[in-house]
Amino acid sequence: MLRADDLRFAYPGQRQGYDFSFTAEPGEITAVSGSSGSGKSTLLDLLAGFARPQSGALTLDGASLLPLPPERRPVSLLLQSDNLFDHISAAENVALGLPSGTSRTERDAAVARALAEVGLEGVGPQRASTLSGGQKQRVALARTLLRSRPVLLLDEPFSALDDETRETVRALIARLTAQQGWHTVLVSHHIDDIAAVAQRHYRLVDGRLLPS
Ligand SMILES: Nc1ncnc2c1ncn2[C@@H]1O[C@H](COP(=O)(O)OP(=O)(O)OP(=O)(O)O)[C@@H](O)[C@H]1O
Repeated sequence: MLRADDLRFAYPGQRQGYDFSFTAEPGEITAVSGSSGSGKSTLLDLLAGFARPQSGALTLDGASLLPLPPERRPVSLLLQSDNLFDHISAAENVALGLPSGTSRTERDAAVARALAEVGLEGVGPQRASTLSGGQKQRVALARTLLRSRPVLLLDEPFSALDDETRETVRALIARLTAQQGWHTVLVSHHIDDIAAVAQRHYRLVDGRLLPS
């Protein structure tokens, strides 16, 4: 279980800071909604280690994540867009999820498997800049699969997608979360997306997470 207990944070000069407490179970999507400026991205920054809380606890299966710098946290982050390096191929982007010592044969097989898992067989050689928005999100998810980190943070991951693609990517995230046992935290202000995929929903109001 991913768990935050009174994780407190305030930007310099900010009058009312944040005090976050929540739990996220493995294999489930935990959604956080809130109005613009309510602090959703700040919450993700704290979970990913880009921001340091002033006090409180953040644990995964009982082990504290707070001492870990961002690159050592068991966390992957998927943003609304710009998740890929545009000048290299889809396959090369996916391969970035593998440890650096991986042999070429192993790498090619793992990348092909991951691309097949997200429904993008054959797309590997294409330059990332030529892919559609939905394909880019799926390539980023294929890379996440190879990184196999238990916490997946999603910051408005569907916002740049049309309705049909949105449903495809939503369903894919739901399936992979259940299959991989990820603790997926979905930040969104689209109630439709939350209703479609989330098992748990918190509203971020006045710096706190309220179960919904
Ligand atoms: N580095 C910073 N320094 C000071 N204040 C900041 C900083 N980053 C964000 N803020 C402020 O903190 C508040 C929360 O910002 P945050 O980006 O977390 O909100 P959000 O809910 O993600 O908003 P949106 O839905 O518009 O992306 C806002 O008032 C914002 O102006």
